[in-house]
Amino acid sequence: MILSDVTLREGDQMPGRNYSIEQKVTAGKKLDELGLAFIQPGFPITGEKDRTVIRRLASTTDAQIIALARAVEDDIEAAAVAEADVAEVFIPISDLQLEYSLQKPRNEVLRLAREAIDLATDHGLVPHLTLIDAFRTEPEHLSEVAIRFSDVGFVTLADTVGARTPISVRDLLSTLQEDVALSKIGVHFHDDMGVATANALAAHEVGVGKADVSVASLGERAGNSALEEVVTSGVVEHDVSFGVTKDKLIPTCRSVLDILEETDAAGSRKAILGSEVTEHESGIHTAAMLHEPSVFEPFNPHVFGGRRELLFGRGTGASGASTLLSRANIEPTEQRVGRFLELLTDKGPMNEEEALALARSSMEE
Ligand SMILES: CC(=O)SCCNC(=O)CCNC(=O)[C@H](O)C(C)(C)COP(=O)(O)OP(=O)(O)OC[C@H]1O[C@@H](n2cnc3c(N)ncnc32)[C@H](O)[C@@H]1OP(=O)(O)O
Ligand SMILES: O=C(O)CCC(=O)C(=O)O
Repeated sequence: MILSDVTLREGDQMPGRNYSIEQKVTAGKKLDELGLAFIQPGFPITGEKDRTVIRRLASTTDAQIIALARAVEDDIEAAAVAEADVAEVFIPISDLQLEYSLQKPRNEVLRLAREAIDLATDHGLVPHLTLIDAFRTEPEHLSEVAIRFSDVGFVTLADTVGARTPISVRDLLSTLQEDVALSKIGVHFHDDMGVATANALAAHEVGVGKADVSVASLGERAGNSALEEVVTSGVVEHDVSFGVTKDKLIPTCRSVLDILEETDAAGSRKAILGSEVTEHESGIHTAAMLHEPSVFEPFNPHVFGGRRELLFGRGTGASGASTLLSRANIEPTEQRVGRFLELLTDKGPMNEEEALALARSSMEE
């Protein structure tokens, strides 16, 4: 599975946002350093801003730059003017979407999609097709569309309202697999029920070719499958990073959030990116981790460009205190351990280096 990053288009769509050209271009170039296959920075028909962003990125990135487009001639023309590499044509596909979003029957929408895709091809753009609300659509309709549009790069199934969980994702994709090659199918999940990352991984496990992701889940409502979670879980569970350079993951995602002024999206507690999630203070944990960190962590944060911090203070126990004293070349007598624990409680929390310095300065007599 390869990844398409939608942070810049989905994030800019969130209420109250209006990222500048410079923010989108700078963040797009940062994302490109990760080795992503695709980056979708915008929707060119929405204005000169997104057209400029796409033009500037498409001429400089290794990633293929995707322009979002409705099945509308003007949208494809805008994608061509923006000099995108790929036109991602989206169409509603569920009964609900067809009735209330477009008020057109399915066959008419498929005809519009064909015209848009042919026009994109005529302009030298690689066409992709996204089916809006695909996960609330009868599988036979999805198979029919995937077969009819087997000439496009990817047909992406969107869980537009985040209404699915890994078991139903797997079920639908397994049904489709009887008719179409999943390697040409993409997935786009929303995180309304908190399982967008798990859904992307379930899709990978059954063999889909592409997943859309965004940094810290930035995107419409609860956002999308988180780039950093999909990559980290891929490495931990399956030993695959989906083409992403692992050791740049955490710093690059944090830097993209800084550029977009979205640092609250990661905050202190978010998986992978949160500033506190690789800090450990509980005495039972730190005592073991001083010898072997993997005892209380799922992965080494350094592998993804992050860092682990062991903290010592109120939660430290005799075992951890004793190890620290030994490391500071101080014999850990019962009396010294007791005294050191009191000092840690009083002065902590502090990191290992500070704890060793405290041990040396207070115990040497
Ligand atoms: C699922 C997603 O997230 S899709 C991305 C959503 N992003 C945005 O909406 C970005 C912000 N949107 C905008 O700036 C504007 O809505 C624009 C520029 C896209 C369109 O503006 P307008 O031309 O004024 O149209 P408006 O938004 O009122 O309505 C959308 C029109 O597109 C049509 N449309 C919607 N989706 C599609 C589609 N996939 N293919 C073809 N036509 C479509 C609608 O039927 C409607 O047509 P109508 O004008 O004949 O009624
Ligand atoms: O990336 C796309 O093609 C747009 C689809 C989308 O955002 C959605 O359905 O939620």
